[in-house]
Amino acid sequence: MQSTPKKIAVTGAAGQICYSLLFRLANGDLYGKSQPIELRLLDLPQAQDAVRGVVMELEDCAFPLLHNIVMTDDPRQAFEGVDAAFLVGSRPRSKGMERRDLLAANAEIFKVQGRAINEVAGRRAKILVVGNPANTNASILIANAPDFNPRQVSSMIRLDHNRALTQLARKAACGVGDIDKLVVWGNHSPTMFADWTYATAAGRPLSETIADDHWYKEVLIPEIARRGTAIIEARGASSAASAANAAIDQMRDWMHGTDGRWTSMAVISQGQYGIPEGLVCGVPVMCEDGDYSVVEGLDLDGFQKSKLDKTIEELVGERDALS
Ligand SMILES: NC(=O)C1=CN([C@@H]2O[C@H](COP(=O)(O)OP(=O)(O)OC[C@H]3O[C@@H](n4cnc5c(N)ncnc54)[C@H](O)[C@@H]3O)[C@@H](O)[C@H]2O)C=CC1
Ligand SMILES: O=C([O-])CC(=O)C(=O)O
Repeated sequence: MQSTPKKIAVTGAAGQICYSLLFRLANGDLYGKSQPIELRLLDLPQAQDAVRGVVMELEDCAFPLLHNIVMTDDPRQAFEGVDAAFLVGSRPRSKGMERRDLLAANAEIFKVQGRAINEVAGRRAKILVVGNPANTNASILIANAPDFNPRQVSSMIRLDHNRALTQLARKAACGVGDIDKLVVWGNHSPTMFADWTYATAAGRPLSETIADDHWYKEVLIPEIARRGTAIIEARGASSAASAANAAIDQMRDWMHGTDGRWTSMAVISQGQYGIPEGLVCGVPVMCEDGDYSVVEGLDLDGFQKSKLDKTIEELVGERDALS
């Protein structure tokens, strides 16, 4: 007998990330090949025709695990009793819009969705915020969901982590799967800090294998920070398939564990590493039994501290711009 379908809400369902994400979810890439799912697709009223087209394509794939699809423009209907939610939909920056206006427009979306999650989502649901500015959107959501465990909310920093893994593996001529203990700290923005200090490949420190501090500081760190912009310039549109892939990677590791390995997640701070409480910030974590634990007690040198301070300062600025 098949188990009860897992209910997965996805917002921004008519958008380009979801055009990859939904098909991966329906294929069993999150819960595995024997777990049926129900998709709850949330988008704006004016996007419902486009969502209907995506639903027709999902149907035409005849995914055996996809038991039901719900289309809605009502967050409460989308989040009712869900097991997991990918919050992808957010407002892009339009002509003449300042960053502050963008923050405010998106804050409103995540306030409404936070309240709905607070009221109707399953108490053990995992909520992953992808829509930018992802970290601050997640903080807003948490602030508006006082009865929902803030540890059940994270924002996506995994795309940056995956981007850094590939560049490091290329430079060290090893497999991406050989690398452990890479950290991406901070905000999902150009201030993020891809940190190789603790990273190893097959047990050996990557900084020794690569032995090129100039490449690390002047090439790797800025390239990872600017990768999103480079993709927009090359493709004429922002990362979509790689963002969907990272969203599944982050959620899957959070649910199913990392087998003692580190990954990076943006989670609510409890003051570790001097990150102010309440900010949602990229940190090293390990996941086990459906929960994450922040890797604590790492010694940070002056360079690491200055990079971390800069990205924290930006997160504080985003928070203050909204208050
Ligand atoms: N955290 C990360 O690493 C990454 C984040 N992103 C961000 O993900 C977001 C989505 O990207 P795309 O799919 O390319 O954008 P898109 O513009 O193609 O799609 C966004 C969708 O969200 C919908 N939407 C807007 N407001 C909504 C609301 N209140 N409720 C439900 N749906 C709503 C729109 O109607 C649209 O269908 C953007 O903010 C983008 O910057 C993109 C790549 C990586
Ligand atoms: O830069 C953007 O707008 C899209 C994004 O977040 C990324 O690709 O990392």
